[in-house]
Amino acid sequence: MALVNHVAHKLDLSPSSELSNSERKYDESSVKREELLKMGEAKRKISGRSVSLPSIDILLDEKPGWPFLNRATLGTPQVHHWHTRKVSVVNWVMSLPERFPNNHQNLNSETSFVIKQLKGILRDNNKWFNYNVLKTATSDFSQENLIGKGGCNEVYRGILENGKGIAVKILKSSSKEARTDFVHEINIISSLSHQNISPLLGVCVQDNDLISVYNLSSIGSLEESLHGKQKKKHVLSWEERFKIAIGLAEALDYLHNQCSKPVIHRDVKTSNVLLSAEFQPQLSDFGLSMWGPTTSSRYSIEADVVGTFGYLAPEYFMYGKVSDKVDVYAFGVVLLELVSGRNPISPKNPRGQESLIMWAKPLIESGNSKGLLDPDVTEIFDESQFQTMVLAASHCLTRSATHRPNIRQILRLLRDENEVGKWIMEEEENEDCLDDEVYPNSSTELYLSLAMLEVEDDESASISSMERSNNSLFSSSCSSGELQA
Ligand SMILES: Nc1ncnc2c1ncn2[C@@H]1O[C@H](COP(=O)(O)OP(=O)(O)OP(=O)(O)O)[C@@H](O)[C@H]1O
Repeated sequence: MALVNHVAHKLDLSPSSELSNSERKYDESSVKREELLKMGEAKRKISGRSVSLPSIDILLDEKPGWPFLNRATLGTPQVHHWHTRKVSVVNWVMSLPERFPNNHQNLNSETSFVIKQLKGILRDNNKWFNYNVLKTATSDFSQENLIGKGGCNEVYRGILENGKGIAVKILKSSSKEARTDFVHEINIISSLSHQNISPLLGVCVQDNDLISVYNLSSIGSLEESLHGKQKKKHVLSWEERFKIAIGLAEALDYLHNQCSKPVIHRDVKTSNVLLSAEFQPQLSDFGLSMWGPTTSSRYSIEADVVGTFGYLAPEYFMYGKVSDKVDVYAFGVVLLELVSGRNPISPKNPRGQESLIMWAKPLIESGNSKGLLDPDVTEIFDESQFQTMVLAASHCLTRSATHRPNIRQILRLLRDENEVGKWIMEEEENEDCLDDEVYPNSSTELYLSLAMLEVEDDESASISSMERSNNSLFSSSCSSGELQA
């Protein structure tokens, strides 16, 4: 069943008679959406990783979106090992990226256009891979070397003849939109250079498949280390967790504040954080990233909401408002995952605790943040670092984007720089602040219900408990309740 219809059947979005005016305004848009869904007017639009409603004729601020979740499915890869010392100079030269792509046969005109665009982007770089080199490196793209699947791509592990490990990401039978997104991703990633960002090694186009090549992360993603197979081999120590938090914050600070053109990643999550052998994090997957606003406006409004449930900032999920603060919010969720070892959405948890945020909030508010600690962290650890990380997480998860700190402030907080304590006190003392973002209670319900629909497919979870839940996400220093009163 199409996701949108599935959702329409599951959710009760009828307006409540007790709603305030502002709540009613937003709730009416939900009703409008339900009507659209029921009338079958809502079409599914698949663009890369997003499923969203098309732009419909409602006020910009009320534009809802339908994020589409993707799940990595991990194989048990085996690598074809090369004996590096036996590589001839000719073979070694062959394994280097090409300066220009081959004369490709059988390419449709759209793919030829993509090559032209890529040549423009990578004109000064030696970043074209020969397809045969990638084929050999991945043992003919064997299933054993399939290490991950994204929304519409597959990731293979490979070893070049010079012994270098690579991750080969293939975007198959691409739509026009996916091709545009690919070029956009290459444009952004090739402009970046930071130790905590996975660098692009090169690209290749073969039979209309669009391929990008990256360094192979020896440990895999942070998601695997926290929640997956990798955890059985090595439980992340507190020190490693803290190092990962700082490294990821540095990557985001680079994107938001140090690039000549700011970049918003829009898909910060543990499966997009790769780990080196020394547990240095590298942010990856810029498939949803976009250039940040360069004008004085603080945010832009996007018709398509893309990203992953469990990490979506409320202003983005509800109204499509995108700013660097959406990455800060997602980073807060990653911090909670690092602290607790829990998944952002866990359908098997008791009712009301399925969302990591909803589980964590009462613990933090009651001063029992120690209860957040992952029971797998058994060594003696730095308690002040722990408290700092919890504090940083709760600030990142401030519901109002206006009052949510930027990543530079969060980084300073994590590094324990004094001025941040002062800033936090000022924020807390600021009783008169006005929140420009209010959310109906039903927004939380809608969000979690949609999130649960995705996990339901995988884990046969029921959303009934979420439909009954009235809990809300972290509130801002000026809660919507205060504003509406
Ligand atoms: N450079 C890499 N080294 C090692 N493993 C990688 C690398 N890049 C990706 N992977 C693995 O492949 C998986 C899929 O990656 P990909 O970026 O395509 O999708 P994703 O982030 O999991 O999902 P989505 O496309 O929905 O964002 C990752 O979760 C990771 O496990």
